[in-house]
Amino acid sequence: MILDLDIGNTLSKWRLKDAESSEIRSRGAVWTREEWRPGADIPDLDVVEAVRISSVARAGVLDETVTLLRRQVRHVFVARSLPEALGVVNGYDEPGRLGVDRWMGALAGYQLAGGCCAVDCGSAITIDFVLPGGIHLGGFIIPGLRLMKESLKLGTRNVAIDPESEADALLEPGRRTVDAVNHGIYMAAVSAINRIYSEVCDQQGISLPMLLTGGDARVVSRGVQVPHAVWPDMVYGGLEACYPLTFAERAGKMSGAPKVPEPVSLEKIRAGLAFSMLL
Ligand SMILES: Nc1ncnc2c1ncn2[C@@H]1O[C@H](COP(=O)(O)OP(=O)(O)O)[C@@H](O)[C@H]1O
Ligand SMILES: CC(C)(COP(=O)(O)O)[C@@H](O)C(=O)NCCC(=O)O
Ligand SMILES: [K+]
Repeated sequence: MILDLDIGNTLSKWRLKDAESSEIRSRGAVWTREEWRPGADIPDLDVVEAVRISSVARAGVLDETVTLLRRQVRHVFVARSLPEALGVVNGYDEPGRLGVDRWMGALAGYQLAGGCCAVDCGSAITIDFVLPGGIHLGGFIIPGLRLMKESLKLGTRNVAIDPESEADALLEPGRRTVDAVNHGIYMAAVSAINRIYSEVCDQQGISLPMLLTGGDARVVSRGVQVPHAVWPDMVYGGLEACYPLTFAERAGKMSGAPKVPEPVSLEKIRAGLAFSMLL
């Protein structure tokens, strides 16, 4: 079995994958913490022959986890943000400082779609751009939905936005604190994503397919006007592309990869921008 770990600042997600069939056997999430209890927090390592890790947690947390894993697992692969990989050139001045989850998302997005806009809605919402030809431009970081809520200290931190709520309901003025907060932060997130995407596509003269991942992707997806596809396992896709272990992965197949969305025309994006400038 292969154990894939996506350690974020809020949640540490894990996934157990059959090394022969490439089938996902089980998955889970624990609050990112200092130490892991195999068998409790993550599956028993006895069945695991390889671990692949994407981590943005503090180096200390990562080192502890790796040390623990190396004792019990034959192959441990730790993803790092590199100057270049799989045809993608890292756009950061200091490539190693790009969040590993962002780098994994950029690599997975490029492998699937070529040039793309990769959006990860987690503790932070990150928006990265990769041009056809593999040039990563860098990106944008804004607070995630939960962080925006917490920063308001209005006691609404645990009241999640219902992913099933209709997008237009979220456009209405809130008549209670929790709605005023939820509608506000939802609009802040989706407006930023829509506008950032349009501005960068306008600058670069190209319309890019958008791929959306992260714990809040389903909520945010409702308000993103740009044609996009939600890919919950996109960060894992970067691990599969960097460290292909199964037959399917060696053939370039990434688990759960969606159909690449058809972007709207550049003219339409520019018209939308021009219109928003009028307001
Ligand atoms: N099971 C869950 N428990 C808590 N939050 C969840 C859960 N599923 C989705 N979420 C939402 O996803 C967010 C975390 O998304 P994630 O992408 O895992 O963040 P990160 O990678 O930064 O740790 C939370 O802030 C919350 O809004
Ligand atoms: C921006 C992030 C905190 C987002 O992480 P997440 O929301 O997945 O916890 C992470 O990508 C990170 O720590 N980045 C390093 C700084 C940078 O990417 O510029
Ligand atoms: K994330």
